[in-house]
Amino acid sequence: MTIYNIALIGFGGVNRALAELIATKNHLWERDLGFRLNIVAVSDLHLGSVISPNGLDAKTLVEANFAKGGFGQLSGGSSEADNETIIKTAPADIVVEATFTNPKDGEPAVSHCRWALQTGKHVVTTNKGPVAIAARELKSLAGANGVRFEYEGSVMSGTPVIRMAEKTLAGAEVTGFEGILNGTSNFVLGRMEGGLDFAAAVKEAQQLGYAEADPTADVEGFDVRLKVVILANELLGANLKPEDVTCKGISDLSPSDIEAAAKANSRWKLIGSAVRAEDGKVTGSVAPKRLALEHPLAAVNGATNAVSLNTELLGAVTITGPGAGRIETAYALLSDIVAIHAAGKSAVTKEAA
Ligand SMILES: NC(=O)c1ccc[n+]([C@@H]2O[C@H](COP(=O)([O-])OP(=O)(O)OC[C@H]3O[C@@H](n4cnc5c(N)ncnc54)[C@H](O)[C@@H]3O)[C@@H](O)[C@H]2O)c1
Ligand SMILES: N[C@@H](CCO)C(=O)O
Repeated sequence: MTIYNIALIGFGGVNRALAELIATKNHLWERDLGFRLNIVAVSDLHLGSVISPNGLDAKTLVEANFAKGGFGQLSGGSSEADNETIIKTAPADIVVEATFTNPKDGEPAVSHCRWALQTGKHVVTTNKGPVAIAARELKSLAGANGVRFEYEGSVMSGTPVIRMAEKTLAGAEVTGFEGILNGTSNFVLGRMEGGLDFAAAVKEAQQLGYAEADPTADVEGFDVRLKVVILANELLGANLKPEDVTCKGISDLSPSDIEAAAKANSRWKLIGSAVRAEDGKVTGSVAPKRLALEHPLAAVNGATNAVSLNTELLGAVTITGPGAGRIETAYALLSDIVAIHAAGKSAVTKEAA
């Protein structure tokens, strides 16, 4: 049985949910997946940082109601978030990056990932910044250091779109995609259809843990733009940057726009899409679209996401599932660790053969 020591960078909704899963499910993972997880360090902007080589009790971490700088009270703790020291020196096999997504340059998360990979630690992340902005560099750094950079939760939370497209649809030749890729804006549009005003709907999405720290990223389309870049670069072989993707959000949609759509048997949805042209050029866009009720994406409600992948050999293949949520996104981190574990096992098998 394998024990993976993990360092959590950011201890907000998602990493706290991962700690919750560790507290309740480690024994099942040990039995069913062949490993258990041991938290050896945590660093959070608000709470400070702590290293404990023998491991921190996940249940205590989740249940203790730490105040600002509260990790300073723990043995091996400090009231400051010293991410660089934690990432470089904690005895971790895997660094779990779940700090705020910075849609402009991906920092400081890009540096967090770099420090981890450079010091021979795997990285799993739900943070869209480093993946959209620096995936090529980080994947090559991971390869050079014999570790992995995994980021399933950066698109569609725990719903396995990236791995599904790359592994299960290998050879089907994806030529484009369109989808609902932001849980918050989809939730907000649905609540507005029910008569709630925009600001109140955004507040609900924040309370439910769907929204970004700054929900402007959700409602202005910037979050979807990062996801379009990630999927286009990953599945269509593009090399897009966020500024290459045209972007318009939902904040200009008024209650009368929503009402007019309903009267015409249609609904507004924020659609992210990309397509590869015959000459190989990939273009991407984010924009609200009025979809007829019969459109497959029109029935996708709440924080659910869906993406239709257009493939040469199968036609459209649509994947739908949770697009946001704390536990749902923590599951994505687990799925990344399962992938790391499986790759480690196949490396060992190859060596033995
Ligand atoms: N919540 C979701 O549904 C969801 C889904 C997919 C992806 N994500 C992404 O996962 C990441 C985490 O999401 P969340 O919901 O946990 O966010 P959150 O705002 O609840 O938590 C982020 C935590 O990171 C900490 N933090 C911020 N900057 C830091 C820094 N420089 N150093 C150390 N700590 C720092 C904050 O103090 C906070 O506790 C974000 O990048 C988000 O975009 C979230
Ligand atoms: N804020 C994002 C989280 C998932 O990336 C959303 O609402 O979709």
